[in-house]
Amino acid sequence: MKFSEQLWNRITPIYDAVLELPFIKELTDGSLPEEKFLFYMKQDTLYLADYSKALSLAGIRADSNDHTRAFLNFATNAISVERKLHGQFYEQFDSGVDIQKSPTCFSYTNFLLSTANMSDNAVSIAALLPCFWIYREAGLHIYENAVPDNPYQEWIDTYAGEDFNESVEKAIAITDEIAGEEPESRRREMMHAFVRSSQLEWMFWDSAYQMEEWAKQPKEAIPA
Ligand SMILES: Cc1ncc(CO)c(N)n1
Ligand SMILES: Cc1ncsc1CCO
Repeated sequence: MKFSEQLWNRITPIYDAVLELPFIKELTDGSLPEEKFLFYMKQDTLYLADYSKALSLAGIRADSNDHTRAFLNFATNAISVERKLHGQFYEQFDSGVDIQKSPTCFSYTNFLLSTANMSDNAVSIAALLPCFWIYREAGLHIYENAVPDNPYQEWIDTYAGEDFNESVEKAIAITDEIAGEEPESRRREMMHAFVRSSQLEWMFWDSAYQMEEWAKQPKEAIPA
């Protein structure tokens, strides 16, 4: 069995739980409140900025030209998606980004950036993979079940589209290629990183639905 198949098998329960999230169900049937979607979009803008840096680092640290080109390409694509998709929704909802990372967004981006900086590059690539893979699977699932005239169709089409699919296939193929060159202990680390990011994907949507805030603290304890 391919290493990528082992990865996906391991997170099947997390993926199934993603499809049960109210955020995903209401995105699919179009009933998701705008304020929750907007909260998600703003957090995702902050997320994608760091995500593209983590992708770039994985590209710089890769040991073949082909992998470097692929990951730098993913990095610029992520910025393009952010510009195109998010810009449009902010205009539509008449708002901008004026907020801090939520606790979950903070956890996820810090995990990706610290892994990209401090872990073996194979582990970093495994940590980056759920962002591609879960979005493609969730995107296709939503696309197939979405109501007509869904207000979030643009978002759905992006992740269910062929351009995105090509990137996902490439990222999976690279992961299999490098996993094949690694010892078993490293593959275990890759698996752990993949599972952790998958959990954080679930949490990201859940936290958007909850419009998650930082725990209340005494005012004087919060830096200005
Ligand atoms: C949180 C998150 N994960 C993955 C993607 C897609 O790569 C995204 N836009 N946001
Ligand atoms: C992973 C990812 N997410 C949004 S764009 C992108 C890279 C696609 O090339």
